[in-house]
Amino acid sequence: MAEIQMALDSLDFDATMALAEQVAPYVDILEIGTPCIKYNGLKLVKALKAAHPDKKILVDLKTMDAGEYEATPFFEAGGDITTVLGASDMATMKGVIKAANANNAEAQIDLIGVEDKAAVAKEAASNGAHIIGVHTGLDAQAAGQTPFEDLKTIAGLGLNVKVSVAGGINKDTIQSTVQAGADIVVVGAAIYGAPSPAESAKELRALVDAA
Ligand SMILES: O=C([C@H](O)CO)[C@H](O)[C@H](O)COP(=O)(O)O
Repeated sequence: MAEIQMALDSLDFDATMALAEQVAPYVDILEIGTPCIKYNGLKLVKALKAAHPDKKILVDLKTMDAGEYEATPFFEAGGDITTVLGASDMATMKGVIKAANANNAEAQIDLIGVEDKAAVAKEAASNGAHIIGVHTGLDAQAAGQTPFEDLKTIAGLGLNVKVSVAGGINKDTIQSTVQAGADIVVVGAAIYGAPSPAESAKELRALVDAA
């Protein structure tokens, strides 16, 4: 069964906590988005984990250097997954993987902006990465890009890792994304931009469970 990850991309601490409360019944993973974690830091990780101990917390650090050093405090604060850029040195990715393993947690390699995504995914997987993230970022989405071709490539490799997909996924694309091999579907704007985020999350849950 695929997991749903809700991307919390507001900068506001209280709004983030309130949105998490609304969507939590319908999602598996609460993601603290990159702008949000830079703005709010460890305090938000601790608060979100305390409020939702039954949910996985993904901290979207997009680490680029000093992997073990940067990721460790976020795992210790309650993060279950942190992200590290596939564009970083393999030593950086290995550092995050090491920190994750030391904390019974997971490291996600984010392929955003990576030229040879298959090569990085294969090398990261062989070095113990837990999750490979296919990701069309907000700026690339604004330029018309989607993650679906990259998903085919990465899912087709048959690596022994979970595949996560992010980039404008909504109710029209979530089922085909799961059917194409996503283990984790990330949804941000389609939930937080909806008139009722809870209703949107509920609808997406039903679509994923029926896929
Ligand atoms: O990771 C994200 C982005 O890079 C900002 O941190 C988004 O949370 C991710 O793309 C999911 O959001 P949507 O694309 O709006 O579904």
